[in-house]
Amino acid sequence: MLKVENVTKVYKVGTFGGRTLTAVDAVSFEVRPGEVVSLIGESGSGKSTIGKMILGLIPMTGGTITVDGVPVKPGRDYYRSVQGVFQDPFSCYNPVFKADRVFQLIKDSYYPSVPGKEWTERVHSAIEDVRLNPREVLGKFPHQLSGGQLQRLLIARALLLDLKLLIADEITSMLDASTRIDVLNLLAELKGRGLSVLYVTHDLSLGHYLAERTVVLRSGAVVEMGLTHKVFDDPLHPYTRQLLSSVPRLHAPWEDAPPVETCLYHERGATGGLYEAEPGHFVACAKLDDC
Ligand SMILES: Nc1ncnc2c1ncn2[C@@H]1O[C@H](COP(=O)(O)OP(=O)(O)OP(=O)(O)O)[C@@H](O)[C@H]1O
Repeated sequence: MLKVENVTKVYKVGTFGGRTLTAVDAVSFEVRPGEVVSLIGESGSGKSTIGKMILGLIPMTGGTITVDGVPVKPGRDYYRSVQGVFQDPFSCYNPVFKADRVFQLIKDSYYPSVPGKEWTERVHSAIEDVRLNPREVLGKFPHQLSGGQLQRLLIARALLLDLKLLIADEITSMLDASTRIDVLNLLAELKGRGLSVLYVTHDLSLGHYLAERTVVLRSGAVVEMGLTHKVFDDPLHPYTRQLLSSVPRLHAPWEDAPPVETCLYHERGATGGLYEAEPGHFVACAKLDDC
C-alpha cells in the first residue's frame, strides 16, 4: 500500500541556505493494507520529515513514495485517501470557526452533490465512530473543546473521506494518559476496518502497544526494522538497545545505556544498507560512523 523507497531529504540550512543537512538518508520501508507501522526515533531523527513527504507537504530530494502504486500527488484525489493528523490539534483548527465548519469544508471540497441531510448523518456517524457525542462537540469553537476531543474530531474528519492511509504524527503526545490510550485504541479499531496507519512517535511504549511492525530511525537512516515483538524482544542494533534501555520502568532503577558494541553484521554485508538477520528482521551496520 505505502511504499517508501530510497527516500532522501536534504534541507538547505545556514545563512542564505549555504549549507545542507541530510534529514532523511535513503530510507525504505512499507506499510501494508490494514497494518500499523510505527516510525520510532529520537527528536531530530527525521520522522516528521518522512511524514510530510508522504503527505506531499514538502518535496523529496530523492527516491520514490507510492500509495497503491501511485506516486505522491498533492491534490484532492490524493488527500481523499491519504490524510495526516498531527501533534498539536489546536494548530489544525481555525480558532474563529466552529467544529461544524471543518466538516462543511470537507463536503464543499469532496462531496458537493451529497444532500445536506445525508451529509449530516454521515458527519454524526463519523463523530460517533470516534466516540464523541455530535451534540456536545458540533457548534463549539476549538477553545471550547479539549485536546483529546479535537484530536478525535480530526480523525472523524479523516474518516469521512475514502481513507486508506493515515499518517499519525505524535498525535498522542499532548494528551493525558487515559485520553491517550483511548485515541490509541481508536487507531487500533480503525486498523480493524482496513485502514493503514503510519504511527510516528518517539515513545517506544506507545509504538509497542499499537504497531505490528516497527521502523527505528537514527539520524535520518533506518537502523532496524521488523515485527514489533522481534525488534523489542530481540533488538539487534546497539542504538535500538540504547533506546529501549532508556525507557523508564516502574520499580527499576535508571541504568546507563550499554556502550555501542562492534557490529555483528558488519562482515556479513550490512554496510551501506540493511542486513536481513532473520526473515523480516532487518538491521543496519552498527559501525555507522566508520562506514
Ligand atoms: N524546514 C527545515 N529546514 C531545515 N532543517 C529542517 C527543517 N525541518 C526539519 N529540519 C531538520 O531536519 C532534521 C529532522 O527533523 P524532523 O522534524 O523530521 O525530526 P523528528 O524526528 O520528527 O523530530 P521531533 O520528534 O523533534 O519532531 C532535524 O535536524 C531538523 O532540525
